Amino acid sequence: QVTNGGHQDLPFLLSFKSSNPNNATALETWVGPNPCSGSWLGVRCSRGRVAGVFLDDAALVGSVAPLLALTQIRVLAVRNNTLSGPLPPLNNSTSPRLRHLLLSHNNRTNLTGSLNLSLPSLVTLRAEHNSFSGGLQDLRVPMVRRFNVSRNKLVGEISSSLSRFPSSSFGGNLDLCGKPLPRCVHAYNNAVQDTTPNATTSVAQSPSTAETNTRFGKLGMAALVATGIGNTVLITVSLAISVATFIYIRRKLRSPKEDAPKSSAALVGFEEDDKIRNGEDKCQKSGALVCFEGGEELRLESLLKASAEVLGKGVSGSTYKAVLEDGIVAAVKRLSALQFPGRSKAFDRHMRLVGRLRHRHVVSLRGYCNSNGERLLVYDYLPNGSLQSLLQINGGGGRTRSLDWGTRKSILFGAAQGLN
Ligand SMILES: Nc1ncnc2c1ncn2[C@@H]1O[C@H](COP(=O)(O)OP(=O)(O)OP(=O)(O)O)[C@@H](O)[C@H]1O
Repeated sequence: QVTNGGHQDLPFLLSFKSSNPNNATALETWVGPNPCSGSWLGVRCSRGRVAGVFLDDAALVGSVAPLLALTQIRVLAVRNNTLSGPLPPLNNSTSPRLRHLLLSHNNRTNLTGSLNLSLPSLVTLRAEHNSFSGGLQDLRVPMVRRFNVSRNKLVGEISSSLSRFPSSSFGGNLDLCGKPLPRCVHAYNNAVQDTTPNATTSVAQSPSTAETNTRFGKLGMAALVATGIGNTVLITVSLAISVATFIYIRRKLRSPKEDAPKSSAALVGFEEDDKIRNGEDKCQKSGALVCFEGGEELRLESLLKASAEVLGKGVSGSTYKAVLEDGIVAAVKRLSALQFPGRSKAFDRHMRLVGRLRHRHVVSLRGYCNSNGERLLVYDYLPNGSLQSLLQINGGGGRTRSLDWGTRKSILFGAAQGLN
């Protein structure tokens, strides 16, 4: 693809590089006429054209738009940077091969504008923690399987094609509504607005209303009062019967197994149980890996094939950062067989409880594997390092020294504020 006029993708990559005035370290290798030479960090090519740009956590600034002008791109992963500006409208003619678009957590500067994507073959859209605005009506991604637009400034009704995703894919927006979030109220308001004038008109237009009122004699009033009392009694009795039936059915349905881990189950109140159960059911079918909400696409084979780097080691096992083929990054904890011998069912039971736990301050368990003595827990990967590494600085020679109390206090205070 290097023609007399140069490589076709070069202008877009250089334009992106030039929008990073401080020359982010990640882009230092972006030199020379051929981005497919193998030396450009984060750039992957197929048949001489740029097919992937993998620049998560690369301290990038500037606009993402030039990267979306790469016509043969399949994967764009630019999470956890400080990119800004709007996304250009994307469709089959601008981006015919785009399958995975990972833009989440550019939240210090924010990606903005509307999500105007009409991409029939897009499989992954991760756009959470940005400032995308407007409605979702221009988002047409029928094949998308991994989807998250939470914590943006989106408004309006969620289309039926997207309502199959859990509420966590949409939460934290300005004003989104409709399944799986609470119902939109505008339909009701409109109905009220529509009907109120009619109702008023119909009363005003009825010439016989006043006449009818005067016709009510004492007998009529007594009959009205009696009907009112009768209705009240009837409603009260029906309510009492309904409540009693509900309590009875609930007691009947509750199995002893569900009663046992009551304290843990109480923790699960963050999400509607039904949705989570549905998610689990979907996940059960994915082979040896049991997955939970948000981990539906995880496959043991692709996890085992993923490139892995050790993050650290604890008492119960080691944790790895795994980068899957499609650019998805996960933290995988491999439990030591010594620490967790036997008792497979108890382990499964425990994992199912932890897997239902969803809270913005708790890292989500997306899936686990418990077969052939191998126990793997798959979590979201959190890119910002540990609190310990924030509180310590490298003193050279591999030694670290603690920061002074003032700096520690401001870091801890910042972290605590983040928890509010
Ligand atoms: N989801 C994650 N994302 C990013 N880093 C993680 C994640 N989970 C763990 N780590 C990092 O991996 C390292 C080891 O984590 P791990 O959970 O194994 O430690 P631990 O809590 O001491 O383990 P244990 O409970 O077995 O004693 C830590 O430095 C931690 O910062």
